[in-house]
Amino acid sequence: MLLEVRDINKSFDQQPIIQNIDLHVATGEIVSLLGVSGSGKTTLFNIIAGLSKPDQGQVLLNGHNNVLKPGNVSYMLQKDLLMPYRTVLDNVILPLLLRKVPKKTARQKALALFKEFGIAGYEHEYPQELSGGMRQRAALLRTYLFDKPLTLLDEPFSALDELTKRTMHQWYIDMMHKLHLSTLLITHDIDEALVLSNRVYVIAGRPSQIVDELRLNPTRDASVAFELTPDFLTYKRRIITDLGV
Ligand SMILES: Nc1ncnc2c1ncn2[C@@H]1O[C@H](COP(=O)(O)OP(=O)(O)OP(=O)(O)O)[C@@H](O)[C@H]1O
Repeated sequence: MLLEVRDINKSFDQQPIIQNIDLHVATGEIVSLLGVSGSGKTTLFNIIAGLSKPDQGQVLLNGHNNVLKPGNVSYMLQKDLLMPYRTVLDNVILPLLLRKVPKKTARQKALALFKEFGIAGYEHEYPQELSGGMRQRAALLRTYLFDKPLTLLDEPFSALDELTKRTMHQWYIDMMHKLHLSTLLITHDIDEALVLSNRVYVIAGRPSQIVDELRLNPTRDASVAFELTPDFLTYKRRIITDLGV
């Protein structure tokens, strides 16, 4: 198993935030963790990324303990955090520079991927000159260049308008297949979780626990927009009931 999260508990100021969290991600899967704002998703994200210590429980990456071991997953935070004073190219090569790859080699490696990520022609622009969708693509390219077996995404598309978001979803699914990515996605967007995922964990309650796990039909007809099918509505109704919203 690529990622196994076992019985994670975390409190802040003696206030339990997440409790008995168990989840897993297999190689090649895209799995969503879905919950309302404040349910502890980012808290769990930081623990999985090795940035924060749980009070209890284990995080295993390919069977190895990852508690307080940052640098073993590729991750992208809610905000794209592109630096305004660096060009897009110089933003995306940061993970390579952190690994001490020489700048010229890093630039060559990144340049070869701009087309694939749909941002060819924007290499020497500054982030503020890009649309929201383009910025996210650049941020995802930077995340990809961390080159780790698991990608963690914290609400990567939440700032985008509906139409751009739809395009980005389809694009991300295609990229997942092309680049053989494995992804854990954190989101509060039910439609997004359903459209993108192989499985969805629903997190709810106080403290938050996993209250449901949905396995979405892997053989669904790709020529029909999933969000327009009766199956989609059935899943959505189930999640709304789980969340009590
Ligand atoms: N360092 C901290 N110290 C104290 N409380 C914290 C800390 N980090 C998070 N919390 C609290 O833990 C709870 C969960 O926060 P978290 O950011 O993990 O939720 P979330 O589901 O990611 O929310 P959002 O979708 O709004 O980002 C919140 O009540 C938050 O105030």
